[in-house]
Amino acid sequence: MSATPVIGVLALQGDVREHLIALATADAVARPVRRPEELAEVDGLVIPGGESTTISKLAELFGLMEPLRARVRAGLPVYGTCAGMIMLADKILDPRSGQETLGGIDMIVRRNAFGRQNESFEAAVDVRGVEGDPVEGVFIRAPWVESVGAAVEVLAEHEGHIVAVRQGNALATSFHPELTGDHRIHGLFVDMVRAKDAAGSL
Ligand SMILES: NC(=O)CC[C@H](N)C(=O)O
Repeated sequence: MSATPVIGVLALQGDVREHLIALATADAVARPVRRPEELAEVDGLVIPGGESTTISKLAELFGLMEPLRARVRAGLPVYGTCAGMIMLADKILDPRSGQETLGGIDMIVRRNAFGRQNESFEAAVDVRGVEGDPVEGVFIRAPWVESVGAAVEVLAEHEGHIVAVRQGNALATSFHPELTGDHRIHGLFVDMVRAKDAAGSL
């Protein structure tokens, strides 16, 4: 086990750089991941926000879809924000034709759910497991979680809609903590990666 976990950011499309900075601030070694060989070398993976249909198409094109699915199934810690949350959903309510997800969290997600009322907004969100003040949630054409299975822990809601969840080694938020300078959620994820590493080396 490495003392400082190596965490990849899926760098096909979206706000990759902000996640790399947030992870480095949260005490991880952060690297972009574009190729299966790079994926093989990380202890955890962030899937950024962007456009889930584009990320899904590029993942197919780069030969990453199956390696990603295999690693997530094998328990790789993953954290998806916004479009990344959609990628981790076992089911999307309103997929574009041909849109694929990796799955990993037993949830049904509605794309652009908040977008119809309000393209983009910020709101204070209380997240279970994050100490102190609520986090500033930045929602950009954000999805929400319509429903979850029994194994999924709901970590946060906004106006009655689920916006943060965890199932085992997979974490997902509708909003973008990488854009706020508050890196507590990245810290939570880095702790998940460390805990997995520790369990794996016993
Ligand atoms: N900020 C975002 O990641 C937006 C997600 C986008 N609406 C999608 O469906 O993928």
